[in-house]
Amino acid sequence: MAEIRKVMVIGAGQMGSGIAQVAAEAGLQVVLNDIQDEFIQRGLAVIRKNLQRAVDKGRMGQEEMAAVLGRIETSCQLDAGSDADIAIEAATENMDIKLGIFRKLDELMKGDAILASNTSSLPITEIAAVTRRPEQVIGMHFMNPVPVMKLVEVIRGLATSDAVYTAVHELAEKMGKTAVEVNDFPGFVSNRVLLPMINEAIYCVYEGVATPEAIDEVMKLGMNHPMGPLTLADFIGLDTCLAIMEVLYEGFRDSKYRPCPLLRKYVKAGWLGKKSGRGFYVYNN
Ligand SMILES: NC(=O)c1ccc[n+]([C@@H]2O[C@H](COP(=O)([O-])OP(=O)(O)OC[C@H]3O[C@@H](n4cnc5c(N)ncnc54)[C@H](O)[C@@H]3O)[C@@H](O)[C@H]2O)c1
Repeated sequence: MAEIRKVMVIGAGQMGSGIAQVAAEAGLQVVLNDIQDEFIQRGLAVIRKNLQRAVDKGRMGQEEMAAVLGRIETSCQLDAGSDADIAIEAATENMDIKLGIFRKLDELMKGDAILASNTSSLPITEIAAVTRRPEQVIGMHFMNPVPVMKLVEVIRGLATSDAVYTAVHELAEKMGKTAVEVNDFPGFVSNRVLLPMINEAIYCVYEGVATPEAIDEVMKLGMNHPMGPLTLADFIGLDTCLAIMEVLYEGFRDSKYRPCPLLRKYVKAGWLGKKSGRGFYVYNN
């Protein structure tokens, strides 16, 4: 496969802006896309802030910061990146939105371009099936915050070719990450292991086994976790946690993945964690 030099990132939110930043820092040309310029500008502001922090700490020169920013082009039109070697989609976690984007990318992008999704839980094989190039579709699951977290889960869809897997593995390493190969099953590895633990911690609150503070303390001090599961759930967003548990429950039809009723109740109440100011803990955002 030809070397990847140009990347189109679709979605300039939390994840997309981070992906655009690390790609540009790795020397790649980037086209950052979103549906409105306002969202792109918000993503760019986060990138500028992160880079400025690196400059202030002496980890990056001012000139290098300008060069990194200079490699990021922006557009609300997907065809601005039609000559890119890979598209990394990081739009809202909604199957209809993603299928629409992949259909368009398949039309617009050059024939040998790779189409990757940063989805946390949606099936790569199903996304690949709406394109005429399923062997060039792959999952590239970055962790949040992208500039900090080392892991990229690289998810092979049923049809993903070895050459495409290798190219994406190498790209992740070039972006300073460690790539881990995973097959396409609900929740991949990260969320299949993490979310049932979080859900079980919520059951412990629900059944009155212990308070959220006590549960987090047990997991931090006893298991050496840097953050307790309920604090982590609040950071991820309880709506996102519920959505991923639903994907696991639907995907495996195994009762061990049933979402805790208390999780459903909190989401219905609008207690979504840190972003809404209240979850298992109260935040003054
Ligand atoms: N937040 C996390 O911790 C995390 C971690 C790993 C993976 N992910 C995945 O990354 C993806 C993005 O999540 P996020 O947290 O950055 O969400 P976000 O809400 O911060 O950003 C999503 C962006 O996508 C844009 N968007 C929506 N439809 C679009 C379209 N048709 N074309 C272009 N842009 C569009 C939105 O305007 C928004 O700016 C999701 O698939 C999510 O599951 C999230």
